[in-house]
Amino acid sequence: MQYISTRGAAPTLGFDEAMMTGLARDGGLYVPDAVPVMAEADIAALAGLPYEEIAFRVMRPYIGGAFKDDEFKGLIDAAYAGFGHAARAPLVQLAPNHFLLELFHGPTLAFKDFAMQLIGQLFQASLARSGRRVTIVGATSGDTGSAAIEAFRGLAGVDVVILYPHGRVSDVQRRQMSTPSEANVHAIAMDGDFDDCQARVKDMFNDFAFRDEVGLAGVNSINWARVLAQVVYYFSSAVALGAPGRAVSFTVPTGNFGDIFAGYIARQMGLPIEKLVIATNQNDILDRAIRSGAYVTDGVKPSISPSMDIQVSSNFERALFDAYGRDGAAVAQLMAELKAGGFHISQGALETLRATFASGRCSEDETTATITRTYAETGEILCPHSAVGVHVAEQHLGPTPMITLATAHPAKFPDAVEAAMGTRPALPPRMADLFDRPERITRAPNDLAALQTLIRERTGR
Ligand SMILES: Cc1ncc(COP(=O)(O)O)c(C=O)c1O
Ligand SMILES: N[C@@H](CCOP(=O)(O)O)C(=O)O
Repeated sequence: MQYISTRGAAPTLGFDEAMMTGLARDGGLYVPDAVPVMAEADIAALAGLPYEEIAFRVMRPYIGGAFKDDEFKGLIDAAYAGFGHAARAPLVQLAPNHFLLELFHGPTLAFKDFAMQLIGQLFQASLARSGRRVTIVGATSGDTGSAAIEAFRGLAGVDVVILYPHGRVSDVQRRQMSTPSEANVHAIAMDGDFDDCQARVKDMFNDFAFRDEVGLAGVNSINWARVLAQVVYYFSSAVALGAPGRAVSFTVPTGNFGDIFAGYIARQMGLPIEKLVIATNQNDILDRAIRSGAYVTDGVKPSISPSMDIQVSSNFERALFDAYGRDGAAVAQLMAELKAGGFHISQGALETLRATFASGRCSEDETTATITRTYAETGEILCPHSAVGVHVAEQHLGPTPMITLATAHPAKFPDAVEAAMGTRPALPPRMADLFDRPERITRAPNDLAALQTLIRERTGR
């Protein structure tokens, strides 16, 4: 399998190189040149298997010769060994036809751990082989950063620098990034919002001299390996509810479009997914785009689901690439228009997107009310992002079973949960001392040159 850029003008790469490269050199995102389709019998055979075995079977066709089968299996086992639930991604029933996929049993209590724990293993194996040293620079609205720092802390050959928007992540998220003491991890509180952080990371990738000088690598969902690892839980959950004999739909709390794009890949691979419902908070650019065709940014509004406070949704580019018939030049043109504020999706591309994706938006009050009501009716405590998903899913329930992704543990967002329920959810015992640990944070302006200087200083490169 080879990987091509969504902008059509970067070198084609194998899995290992695409993973280590992150953003393509033409500014695009890597995608497989062709998505492998799984036979119905092979999907049916996943039923009842351990999560790790499902992961191996689903991801194996994508990695080519990058890892031998036994090595790959070992890395998958190591990635999920630290999860706090034997099923890794358990399903809970909320209503007769509505299920919640709990993705928050990993070490940092968010769905990011599914991909980041695996990428940590894959990077380590790949770097040990090549003897290379890399500098991972990532942007976060809270969860990617903590998951990346947890996965890479103390690893040889890797420095990790995470930019997060100052004052716009929860205290738990910030402390997960700022309290690890290993010298190779660096949390940077940047002025601006998440879109600014993500834009500066992309600027660094597009500065080839800097990129090569520090050995830049990325673990945001610009990295194909991130998306790939997230495809697995679409299979594990759908099969648990009767796929391939029975179709399911998913509702996905969405910001950067990486998680729902993994669902799109699962659908392309043959998993019978009827609809993928994009659930946004008040930063509703994706909902507006699916409804009207206009993808126009209007500034990030801070919300009680801060990890989804995103307007420039990176992976939407991957969906547009397919919707425009894999025309890289057309995508490059749209992305140039986005820099100036937005673009209109062509009617043909919009219809293609709507054949797979539906969408909905959840206001701040609806988020709070959903946490309150879901707890009263089911006993399930939702984080505010998962509540956005549940609210939107409820507008799309029908005869097909709906699976809503619960993307974070409620204890990561205790203020929002307390406002809805009157009680603060407790952190798991292994994190009980999080608020006693000393923090290490660097403040930085939203300025490319200043950030690059800081990164050189911190990594000694
Ligand atoms: C808790 C939580 N929910 C949902 C999302 C949105 O996921 P995505 O950016 O993949 O759309 C994020 C951030 O990515 C998150 O951290
Ligand atoms: N919500 C994310 C934003 C970054 O998304 P990514 O999936 O592209 O890494 C976060 O928590 O940081």
